[in-house]
Amino acid sequence: MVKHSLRDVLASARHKKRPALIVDVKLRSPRDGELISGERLEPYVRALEEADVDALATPTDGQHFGGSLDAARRIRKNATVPLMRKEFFASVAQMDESLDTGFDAVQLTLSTIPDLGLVREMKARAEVIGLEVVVCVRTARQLETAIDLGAAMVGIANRDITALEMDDGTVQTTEELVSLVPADVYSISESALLSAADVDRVAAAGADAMVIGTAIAKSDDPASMVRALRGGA
Ligand SMILES: O=C(O)c1ccccc1NCC(=O)[C@H](O)[C@H](O)COP(=O)(O)O
Repeated sequence: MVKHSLRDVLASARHKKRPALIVDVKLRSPRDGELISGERLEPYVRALEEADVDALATPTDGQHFGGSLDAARRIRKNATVPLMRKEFFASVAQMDESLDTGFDAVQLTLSTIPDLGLVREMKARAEVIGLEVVVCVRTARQLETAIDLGAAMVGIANRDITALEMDDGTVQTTEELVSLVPADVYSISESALLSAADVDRVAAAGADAMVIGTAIAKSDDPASMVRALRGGA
């Protein structure tokens, strides 16, 4: 299998001084209900690819986000760009499961994995088997922890995942934290980006990438939105 590197995508975006666009293929959201129906999944992913999306992510949690490993395999089959798994990870074995499913990267979210020993073990296992790791943070303190863990890529969560995204997050969180990210670590602004103005704000703040799910899934023309957001930043 060809390995697609999310880190390479972020390095290239930094070089071009334009944040990479990672689309979160999120089948449902706790806030908005169904976003992508089962029959729309393949055409949706193909449209994103044709619009030159930089990378994809998908939550495999079924209970709140409507995801599954089966849906992830269908996404993998229809996409050549790097694919990152989001999940309420609870075991090291899920790293191997992620690789076997076809993921290139996993996101370890400090708010949902309070046991730092477990985060360390997951990160170590992921790296041994060739998965890339994004450590996702919500506060300056968590960012320090991510740096101590040796994270090469950090996600900055604009919304609180422990509130299942029911909070009114804004890109202000990214604006506050991104300048604290060391120069040799890549930063990704995640969630609550709704408009070109939000994209401009995270670009101006200096983020290397952004994750957008809901706004693109709800758009009448997701491919045009991807092109506009990539070109507009
Ligand atoms: O962040 C996580 O660790 C996570 C774990 C399990 C399910 C979902 C998770 N995150 C959700 C998201 O990251 C957002 O859906 C994504 O950033 C897109 O946000 P939005 O553009 O606001 O739909």
